[in-house]
Amino acid sequence: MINIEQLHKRFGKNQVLKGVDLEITKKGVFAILGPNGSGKTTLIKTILGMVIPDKGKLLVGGIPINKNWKYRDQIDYLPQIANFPANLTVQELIEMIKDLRNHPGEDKKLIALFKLEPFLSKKLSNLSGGTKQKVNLVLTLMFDSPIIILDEPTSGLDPIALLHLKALIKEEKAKGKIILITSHIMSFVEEMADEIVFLLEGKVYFKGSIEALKTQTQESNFEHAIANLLTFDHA
Ligand SMILES: Nc1ncnc2c1ncn2[C@@H]1O[C@H](COP(=O)(O)OP(=O)(O)OP(=O)(O)O)[C@@H](O)[C@H]1O
Repeated sequence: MINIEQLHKRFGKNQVLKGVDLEITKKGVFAILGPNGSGKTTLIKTILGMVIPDKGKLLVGGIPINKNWKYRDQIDYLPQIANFPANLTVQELIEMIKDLRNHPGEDKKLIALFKLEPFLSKKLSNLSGGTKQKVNLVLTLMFDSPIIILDEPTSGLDPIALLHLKALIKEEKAKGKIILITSHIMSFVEEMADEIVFLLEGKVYFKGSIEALKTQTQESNFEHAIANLLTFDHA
């Protein structure tokens, strides 16, 4: 459960979040969408406690996050850009993250799924972008936390890996988890999301199902419905 009330965040003169209200009380996949720079990553990082808001309330699992950092244990997070020491091998990194999270982690199944065995002894600096992303997905999904946050999870993935990712997300959703995803790939969002949370001008401009979005915008095509949100009243 995530409750956000009147969240404000400014970087210098740039007021990014201008009163975000968002309640996520049911399980499912929630796509956080919005144009470049609309504050999607900032909102995610605020939920994770990595960005401190200037104003507003933020509760995870009913507990204000500034009073209890332990809540982060409940969240598995895939960052948009993961910066790990380049001279670590994949295996060392996996062990390091298990140690840091103080949790055994189910990495074997995911390593096999993404066919990462040949890369385990390779240094991160020697991996391709897509292989790095597969490793990052293992690091994120090997724990079994009730909330999963994926920032641009499809980035660099080949079609087979993308199919695996979609199946994994569906599996995690079936376990009753809350899954927040940002993505600029609308076909991926349309296939995966139960609800759209659309950020515009520092606020939640639309929250609801894809069907509701299509009805509101009078567009039968999802991509056009999103484009309509961007242009309608805002051209
Ligand atoms: N640490 C920071 N310091 C200064 N400005 C920042 C910082 N983090 C984000 N910003 C600014 O906040 C705004 C929102 O950035 P954010 O990364 O949250 O957007 P986004 O919606 O995730 O964008 P994208 O779709 O391009 O990934 C941008 O103008 C960005 O430059």
